[in-house]
Amino acid sequence: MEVAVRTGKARADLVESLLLGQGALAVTLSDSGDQPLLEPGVGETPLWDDVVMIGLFNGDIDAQRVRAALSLLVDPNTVSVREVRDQAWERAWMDRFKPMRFGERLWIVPHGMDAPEPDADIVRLDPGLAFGTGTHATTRLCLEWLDAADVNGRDVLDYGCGSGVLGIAAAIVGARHVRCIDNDPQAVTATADNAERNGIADRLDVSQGQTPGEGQADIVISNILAGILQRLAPELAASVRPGGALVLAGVLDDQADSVIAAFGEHGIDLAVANSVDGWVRLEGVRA
Ligand SMILES: C[S@@+](CC[C@H](N)C(=O)[O-])C[C@H]1O[C@@H](n2cnc3c(N)ncnc32)[C@H](O)[C@@H]1O
Repeated sequence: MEVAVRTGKARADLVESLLLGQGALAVTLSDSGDQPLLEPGVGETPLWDDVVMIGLFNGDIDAQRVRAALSLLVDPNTVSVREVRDQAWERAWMDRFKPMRFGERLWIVPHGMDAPEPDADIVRLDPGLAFGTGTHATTRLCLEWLDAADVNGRDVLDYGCGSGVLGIAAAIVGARHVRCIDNDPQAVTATADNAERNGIADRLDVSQGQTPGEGQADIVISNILAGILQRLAPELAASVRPGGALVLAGVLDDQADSVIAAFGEHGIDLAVANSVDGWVRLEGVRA
């Protein structure tokens, strides 16, 4: 049985505890489709005010009892209960996660699935804990750039690597060496695992960090949020070798001008090169 509760973000923890207390085997939080808000003082981190908490229970629960318990916390009209078919959940994502193509030749293909074309550039990736399976518009914008660009023999920095998808793709399309950095330890582990599984670990270094650090690359690619990119503009711009390329994503249409202005002050004239679902890709060359 699935019990879904639409509630405010502030109540999410309480609802989660209550669902677990009632015997939920798992609780998931997802956005309920309202508009992201900007949290004052935390840059441009989008937060959703309304969320949906979903508790999954064994089929034999007493739904009335769970509803009654929830009514202490939330309006009973926001609670819905439905039966869900039993299935092999750990395999279920595979039905939805199909090979995806980016540009001409670059593909993301889950492990165990056949290569879509004999001469495709294939990144093998499964959904995991870190961001970056190719399904998000911002990742797509970067992967399409990597497919079209001349990456052969270049040094690449993937800043905010998540699953490592961009850095691994860069290695697969011919980068000489890739440096991946993320501030989330889970992303560092995921990137190392994914690099190993794609057979390119000898050309990719991954580390945990809050800034790009020392060193320069021919190509710097970074898919983070606009506020963070702006804040890191001096360090990110400095990490691009003169004549090298900077590619940024994670920026919404109406944020592009301020990101462009921030990097302009550090010697890189960025321009909007493409957009998908309101997200833009910014590209520029360091003078
Ligand atoms: C939107 S995800 C992008 C993941 C992947 N590169 C992609 O394109 O799908 C952004 C990543 O940046 C990381 N991140 C956010 N702020 C960061 C910072 N200040 N320094 C390093 N990494 C950061 C997050 O942990 C997350 O993994």
